[in-house]
Amino acid sequence: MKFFQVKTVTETLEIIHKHYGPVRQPVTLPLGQALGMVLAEDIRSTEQVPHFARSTVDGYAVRARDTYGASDSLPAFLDIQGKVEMGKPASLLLKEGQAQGIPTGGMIPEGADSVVMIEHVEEVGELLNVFRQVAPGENIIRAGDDVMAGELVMSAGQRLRPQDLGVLAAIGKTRVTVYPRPVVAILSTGDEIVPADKAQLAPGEVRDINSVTIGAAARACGATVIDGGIVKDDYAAFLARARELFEQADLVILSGGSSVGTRDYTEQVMQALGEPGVLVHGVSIKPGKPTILAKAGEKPIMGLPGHPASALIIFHLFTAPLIARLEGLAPTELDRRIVARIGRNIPSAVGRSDYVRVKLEKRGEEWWAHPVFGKSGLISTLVKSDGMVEIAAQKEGILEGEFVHVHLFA
Ligand SMILES: Nc1nc2c(c(=O)[nH]1)N[C@H]1C(S)=C(S)[C@@H](COP(=O)(O)OP(=O)(O)OC[C@H]3O[C@@H](n4cnc5c(N)ncnc54)[C@H](O)[C@@H]3O)O[C@H]1N2
Ligand code: MOO
Repeated sequence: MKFFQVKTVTETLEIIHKHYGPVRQPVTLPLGQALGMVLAEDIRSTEQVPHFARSTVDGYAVRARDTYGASDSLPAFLDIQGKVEMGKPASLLLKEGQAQGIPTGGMIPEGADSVVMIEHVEEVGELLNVFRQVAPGENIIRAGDDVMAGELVMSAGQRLRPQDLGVLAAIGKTRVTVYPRPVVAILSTGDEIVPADKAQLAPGEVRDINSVTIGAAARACGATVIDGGIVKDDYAAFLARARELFEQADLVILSGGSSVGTRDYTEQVMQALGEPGVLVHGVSIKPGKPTILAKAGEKPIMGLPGHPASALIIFHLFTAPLIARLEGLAPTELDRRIVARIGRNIPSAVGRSDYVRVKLEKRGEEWWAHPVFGKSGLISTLVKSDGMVEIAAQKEGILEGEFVHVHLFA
C-alpha cells in the first residue's frame, strides 16, 4: 500500500520549508497595522539613532579629564556655564574647566565627553564642586549607538514584534512592505460528521470538532479563516466543494478521510486539484500517521487525520509552520519550545517519532512534564495538556527524569 511510503518528521518539515512560500503579493501598510506580519523587504537605516549624543542622567556635562581624582574630600572645581534645554541644540562649546547643566536626554554640548550625576556635585553660586570622577563616555549615549546610518535593521522574512515597530519608528520608516495574512479554508469530511449545533445526535453521528479546533488554531496563527462546512464521503461532492474553497483560499485544509479506507477520498481530491499534487502521504509519527501534503500550482492543500487530537497535533507540528511560510516567514526554527524533565518512563517504537501530550508542573526552578495518555480520538486529552514532547524516532523511549523539549501549544 503506497500509504506506507511514509516520511520522517524532519523530511516533512524540510518539504514544508522548501516547497511552500507566500502565494500573494506583498502590501505596504502603516506601522500601526503591521504587528505580527512578516516583512517582504530588507530595511536599512538612512539615519543614525540617536542622531545626536545625549545624556542618560540629570547632571552636568563635563570633560572627564577635569574630574580625574575628584573625591568627597578633594572635589574638582568647575565653572557652571548655564544649562542645556531639552529638545534644543546645545550651542555652547565646552572648554577646559567648564560644566554645563544637562537634563536626561539633553544634547551633549560640543567639547564635553561625559556627564556627572546631580547626586555627585554641589552648586556653590557659579562654581560646581564635583565629588566623583567620571570616565569618557560615562552617562552618554553617542550618536548612532542605537542604530548606525546604513545599518541593516531588519531583513525580509522576519516577523514584526512591538520592539521591531519601535526601531522602525525611530528611523522614520512609518510604512512597511509585508506579506498579507493568509486565508485558510477548512473542510470537514465524513458521512457521520454533523454541525456542532445539532442538538440531538442520531446513532452514529459525531459533532464536528475539527473545523472548530483547526479554525481557531489557524486564527491564532494570524490567518483569516473560511469555514467550509462539512461534506459527505462522496467523491464528486467533495471535489466540487474543495475546488470552490481552493479558489478562495491560500491554503485548504481537509479533515478526515486521509487514511486508506474505501471511503477515504482525500488524497484523490487533492491530486485532482492540480499539479504537482501530493508531496507527502503518511508520516512516521504517532499520532497523525495519515497526514497528507499537496500542492496545486503554488497553493498548498493539507489533509489532516480525522481523529481530533491527531488533527490538532499535526496542525501544531506541520500546518503552523506551513502557514508561517505562507506569511513569508524565513524557514528557521519556527516552534516555541521549553526544556523540562519527564515525569515517568515512556516506551516508544524505534523508527517512529512519538508525540506525547504533557501537562507541565513547576518544581522549584525546574519544569516537569507529565504525560497525558489517551487515544488520539479523544479531544479532552489536549484540553488537559500544555504541550507535547517528541520521542525521537531512534529512541526506545524516555526515562523518568530525562530532559526533553516540550513544544508548547499556542
Ligand atoms: N487500517 C488502518 N486504519 C487506520 C489507520 C491505519 O494506519 N490503518 N490509521 C488510523 C489513524 S492513526 C487515524 S488518525 C485515522 C485517520 O483516518 P481518517 O483521516 O481517514 O479519518 P476518518 O476515518 O474520517 O475519521 C477518523 C475518526 O475521527 C472522527 N472524525 C473525523 N472528522 C471529525 C471531525 N471533524 N470532528 C470530530 N471527529 C471527527 C471520525 O468520526 C472517526 O471516528 O485512521 C485510522 N485508521
Ligand atoms: O493518527 Mo492516528 O492519529 O494515530 O489516531
